[in-house]
Amino acid sequence: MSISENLYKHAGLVFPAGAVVLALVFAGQIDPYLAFVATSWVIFGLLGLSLDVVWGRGGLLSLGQTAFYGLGGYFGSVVAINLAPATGNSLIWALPAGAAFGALAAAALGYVIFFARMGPLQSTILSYTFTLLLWSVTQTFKLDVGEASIGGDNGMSNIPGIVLGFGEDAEPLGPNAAFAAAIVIAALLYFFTRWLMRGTFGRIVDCIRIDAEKTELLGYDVRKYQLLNFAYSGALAGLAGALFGLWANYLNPSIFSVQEALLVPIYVLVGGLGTLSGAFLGALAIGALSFFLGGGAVGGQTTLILGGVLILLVLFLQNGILGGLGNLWRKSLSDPNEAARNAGAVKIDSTVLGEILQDAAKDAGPAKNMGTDEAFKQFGGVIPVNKVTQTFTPGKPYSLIGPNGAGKSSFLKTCVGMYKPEGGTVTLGHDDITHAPIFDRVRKGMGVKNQKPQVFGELTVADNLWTAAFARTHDTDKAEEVAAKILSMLGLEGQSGVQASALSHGQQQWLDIGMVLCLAPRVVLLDEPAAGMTNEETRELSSLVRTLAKHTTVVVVEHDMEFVRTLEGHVTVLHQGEVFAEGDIETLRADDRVLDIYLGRSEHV
Ligand SMILES: Nc1ncnc2c1ncn2[C@@H]1O[C@H](COP(=O)(O)OP(=O)(O)OP(=O)(O)O)[C@@H](O)[C@H]1O
Repeated sequence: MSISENLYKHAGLVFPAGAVVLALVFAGQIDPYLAFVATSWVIFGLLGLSLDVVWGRGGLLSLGQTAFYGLGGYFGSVVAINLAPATGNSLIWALPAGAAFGALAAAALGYVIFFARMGPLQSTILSYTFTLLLWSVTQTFKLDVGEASIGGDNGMSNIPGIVLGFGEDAEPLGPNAAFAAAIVIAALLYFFTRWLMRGTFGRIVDCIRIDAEKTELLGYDVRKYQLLNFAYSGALAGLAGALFGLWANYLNPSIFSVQEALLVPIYVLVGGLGTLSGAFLGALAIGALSFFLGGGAVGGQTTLILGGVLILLVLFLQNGILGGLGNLWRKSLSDPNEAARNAGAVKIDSTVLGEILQDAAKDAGPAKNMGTDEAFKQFGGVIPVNKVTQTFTPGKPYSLIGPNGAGKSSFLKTCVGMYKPEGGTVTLGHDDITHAPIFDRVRKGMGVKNQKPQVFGELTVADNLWTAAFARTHDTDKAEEVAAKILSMLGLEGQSGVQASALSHGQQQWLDIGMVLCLAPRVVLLDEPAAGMTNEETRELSSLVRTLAKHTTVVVVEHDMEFVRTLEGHVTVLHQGEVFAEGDIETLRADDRVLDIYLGRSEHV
């Protein structure tokens, strides 16, 4: 790896570290008033970071960050007013209290958003409403807590300054020292957040943003991760709010205002969505522009400047400053996706496949049966699954066929948990999974491949497989081992560092199948797996399915009759949501009743 490539890989560490050192040097030199104002830019950067965690990484545009910020500010300040006199130091009270309250508020709001499975727009609107609600309530909310007095629209004053020392003589820091302290606090939080987001937690959060359904189909409890990430972002915002309270010595309801709420996404967009450090750059850029061009007022961002910045952003810098620079830099580096062009058709290494299936049986136990008893699903007047009773066992593949709209996919989705049945039961092994969430079914041994390839396009091939393997093993090294084996089974070792989106459609299908195998599933459900595959790939797939069926239970929904014939398994014909006929494909093909439903005739039906 060249120096430039190495530097690019660690840019999020090296440049921010350099910027922190530089800022600390400046902090000692600059005019105290500028230091005082610049401290607020650092705090706004921290608030921007909290949004980038949940939006840039988690995929949810939250307009509730200022709500957590304000709540953290108020709560942290109340705690600091009452407890700081005992220690002198104000930070040790205000910051943890603000963070805890921010996290709690975000967890409460997140619970409603994620557990009600709200869509992105609904979630954004709800978070905005939450902020507005607080803005309105705090106008009249008055409460005395010990020495602290929350005074409605008069705000709350006598908040202690940023006091670093301890004891009775401890004094609030001067503007330059307070600026330096804010830089150190922000730097610590930035580097911790970066570490968190580059680790397993961040990987799963990224996967959820890219494809939440697929992430759950790997066995991850998506809502739990979304909630944790949101609560973490709330903690960051709450801590920033508490620091703001100490910096300003005063808080009022304007902290929850519409303008504040909309500024945060602008910081993130200007700096570069998803870059983490961009939030600080955005806050600095907007803050400095407003300060130097807008008359030097604290927080005096004029509408004109913001409007200008936004127009520039839309026209020239859609990825923000850091995103744009990153794209330019990447162009000068060797293309990591080059190897995708050299990849031929996937050819399964059957020896490695055999080993994988044996290992899976050792790790995950014997194959399981899957069954439905009178499963029933209805959409208004349409009944796509009408009291279907089926048992699937290992040994040979099961195929579900039937004309368009027969209910094949609906039946599969009912088994997977994507559709909740109104009647009947679904069992996996000895477990009744009728009402189990999807991730739980996967953990119990279900492996699902949907019709379209579902891979995490932004992640490399190796990382896609690792993420799937980690869902089962919960062990970094073991996951690497499993992923490497699947990679070699697929013959994609040369493409391990390639982004999955750069692979051809067929290769993505195989990668998806590889991810399912990483789960060591005891029951495999495949929805039209041969769709979009070449003849050669379809033959390869047929052989894989037959081998798989010797070790696990396999159910395939398929349109392609020729493919079904090559599977040499049991075939169920569905028609209007009901089991219409069963048997082997040759007998069914010769059955006039089956021909009639395919041809839309009623002669023998
Ligand atoms: N989410 C849904 N909401 C409303 N109706 C649905 C839903 N899913 C499926 N249906 C209806 O159920 C019926 C069966 O659809 P389904 O996709 O299960 O059939 P299929 O046999 O898989 O068809 P195809 O081969 O065309 O994919 C159709 O009439 C479809 O419109």
